[in-house]
Order: sequence, then C-alpha cells, then structure tokens
Amino acid sequence: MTAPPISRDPAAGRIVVEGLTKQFRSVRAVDQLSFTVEPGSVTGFLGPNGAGKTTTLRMVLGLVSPSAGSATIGGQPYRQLAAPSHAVGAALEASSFHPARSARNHLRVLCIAAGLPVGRADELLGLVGLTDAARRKVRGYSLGMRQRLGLAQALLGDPAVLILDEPANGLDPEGIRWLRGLLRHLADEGRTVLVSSHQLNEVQEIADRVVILSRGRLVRQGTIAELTAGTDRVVVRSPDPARLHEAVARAGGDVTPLDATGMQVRGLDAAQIGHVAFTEGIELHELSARRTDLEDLFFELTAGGPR
Ligand SMILES: Nc1ncnc2c1ncn2[C@@H]1O[C@H](COP(=O)(O)OP(=O)(O)OP(=O)(O)O)[C@@H](O)[C@H]1O
Repeated sequence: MTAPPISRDPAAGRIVVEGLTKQFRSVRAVDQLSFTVEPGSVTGFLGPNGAGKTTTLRMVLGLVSPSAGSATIGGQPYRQLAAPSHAVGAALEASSFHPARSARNHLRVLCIAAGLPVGRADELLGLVGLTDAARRKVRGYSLGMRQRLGLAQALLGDPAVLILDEPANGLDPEGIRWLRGLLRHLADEGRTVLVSSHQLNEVQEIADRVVILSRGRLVRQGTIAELTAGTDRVVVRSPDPARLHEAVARAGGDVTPLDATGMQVRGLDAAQIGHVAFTEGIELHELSARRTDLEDLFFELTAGGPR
C-alpha cells in the first residue's frame, strides 16, 4: 500500500464524542456518552448486544442524527468534512454488496465513482487477502470473506480514520491474527482505528485501548493494562477454610469465599498468603494467582448484560 498522507497533527484524526445521546421513541440507545479516540492506536469499542455501539458509530459517521451532544472527527462533524472518503473509511455491515458482482468489480466501480485509479481495487484485494477470490461473485462469499471485502472498501480512499463495526465476526483464528496485524500496521502509520465488538477475547488481541459501553453509557475507557491494574487475585484452598479465612483476613487480605474449601483473596499476593498459612500451620490444597483479563472485567463492569 502506498504511504498515506496522514497529517502529523494528532488532533486531525482524533474522534471526540461529547454528551452524545440518541433516543429512539421509548429506547435511549445512547445516553450522555463521552469518549475520545486517538490516532496511532487501535481502540476497541466494547459492549454487550444492544449496548448502543452501532448507533454511536452511525452518529459519528453522520448516518443518524443525535438527540443531543456531538461527535467530531478532527474537530468537525462528519457531514462537514471537506473530503470525507479520504478522511474516514468505515465498514458497518458485511452484507451490503451486490451479490451478482465480483469483489473486483465491486471495488472497481467504487474506484471510478471516487475518481481513483481502478488499479487500487487489485491493490486492496491483495491487502485483504482476497486476490484468489477476486473474480468470484460476492453471493458465494463466506461471512469472513465479506468482512475482508468490507475492509477493502473502507480503505479505498486511504483514510486517516478507520471505523469498523464487528470486523472480526466470521473470521477464523487465523483471520483474526491477520486482522490484528493489519490494524496494528494501519495504526502504526498514524491512523485512528476504532473497532467495535462484543467478543472480548478478540478485542483483547486486537486493541491497545478500549472504550466500554453498557446500556448506552460509558463504563470505562483506557488501556487494557490500566483497566485491569490492581484487580489481580489469588485463589486458595484448604481443608480448614475457616482458619485460613481468618488468618488471611488478619494479614490484610480481602477474602471472598468461593465454595466449601476455596476462597478468593485480593490485597495479598500468593507468596504472602503462603507465608501466612505456613506460620499458622494451615494445610493448603491450592494457591494460584489469577490475572484478571478483559473478559472478567467486562462482565464485572457490564453486569446485567443486554437490555
Ligand atoms: N432505528 C432504531 N429504532 C429503534 N430502536 C433502535 C434503532 N436502532 C437501534 N435501536 C435500539 O437501540 C439499542 C442499541 O442498539 P445498537 O444496535 O446500537 O447496539 P449494539 O451495541 O450495536 O448491539 P449489537 O452488539 O447487538 O450490534 C437497542 O435496544 C436497539 O434495539
């Protein structure tokens, strides 16, 4: 791919969402939502089904009018951008292609419409790994292949900002690895990459930062390391759980019983708990440190699930 003329001004590709709200009759799909997405990183936009992710992305792209608040890209609402297809590339749905057209023809038509050389179509098909299937009709494409085609379409105008709704849907583990590499490469070139998903394990592999949404509201934003910091815990088991519980609590551990013999401890590490048990002469049957991953955190933060 040719080197993109990405602006060096970091504000140019910044997405700023402020107080964004969307009311659909009785449903408040997005509620006073504020967050920022910075260039040069891959940001995961996370939330359970119905959390309001797609509605937010559609507002950022000027496809849905907000009931209140604003969304800007480089300081401008999408509809006021001077060259929107160069500024922003988006893939919101994987199925909106003419079924009887080949991927190659589909992209060539778009190139012509956008005043780009048709050779760009083949360049993009190569980039998304569709060269071998380029002349086949889209009707026969798998969901993963449609995702790749959607990504190629989003990249057509060499955009500084890339917005992808559930791009990993339908991709196999190899495809997800490929997507991660491509998005990382695009972010390293200085682009802003915003990727929505309800699949936590996928986002954990793909994104540097996350914005977590639940019931239309922001619950957290930050790097994955920031969000999981200080939440590690130790699982410990003993045939004498009552004594262990008491001894660990006395040493400053925050203990939550798990079952008849096990408990979870925060505030002390495994070595400290082992030491307490040793000095108190308490037998242990398990002592294991558990790192909190994004998935644990997500369930904690969005408890209640879909509306
Ligand atoms: N055009 C619409 N009219 C009425 N309600 C809508 C409309 N679009 C979305 N909603 C509602 O707004 C809420 C948020 O939907 P949205 O599609 O934005 O969530 P999402 O986080 O993208 O979910 P998913 O992961 O399932 O795609 C849902 O309750 C949905 O039913």
